[in-house]
Amino acid sequence: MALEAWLMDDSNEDQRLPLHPNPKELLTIDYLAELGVLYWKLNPDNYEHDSELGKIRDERGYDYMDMLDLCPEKVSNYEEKLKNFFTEHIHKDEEIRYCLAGSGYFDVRDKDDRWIRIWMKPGDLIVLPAGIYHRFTLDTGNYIKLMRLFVGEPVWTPYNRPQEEHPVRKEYIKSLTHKFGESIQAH
Ligand SMILES: CSCCC(=O)C(=O)O
Ligand SMILES: [Fe+2]
Repeated sequence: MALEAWLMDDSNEDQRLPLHPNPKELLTIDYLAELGVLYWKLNPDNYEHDSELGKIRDERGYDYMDMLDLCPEKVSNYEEKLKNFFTEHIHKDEEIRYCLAGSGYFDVRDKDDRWIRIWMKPGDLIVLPAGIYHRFTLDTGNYIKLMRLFVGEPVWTPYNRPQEEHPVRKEYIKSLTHKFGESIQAH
């Protein structure tokens, strides 16, 4: 199964629901790539010996790795963390997440500032570019196990919106402008 991603509807319903307009229109990997979001489908059962994962890590310099097993028993300040994950933010670096079990939603803003919901399931590896506004929520399954990758010593600091003057945000907007021309909105 390929990655499922869709434009979200504007309802204020439970964040853990899919929240897609009916009928659901799936977005393509190419559409995500235009926003700078990268995607691979890997075999999650084999992550410890996966040469494909090894190749991605080598090529992109992801020498740091840890696991985030998102359940109340294993994570301190569980509720607070979930709340922070769902607060719209950027980072100075890429956010790289590989789903090994469970599922959840990464929401990213598209070039017109609309929410795109990316449904992460076992085997899905995504890279969010530095400077993209995003957030994360569990889905109704209430559980996800993620591998986190990073180049060098990890820095997970979120910078909550608005960040229009942040150099990394400006750089990201510039990269979009190169792709889409001047039609994109600055927010
Ligand atoms: C659950 S990992 C994704 C949440 C997030 O955006 C972050 O950690 O910065
Ligand atoms: Fe983040």
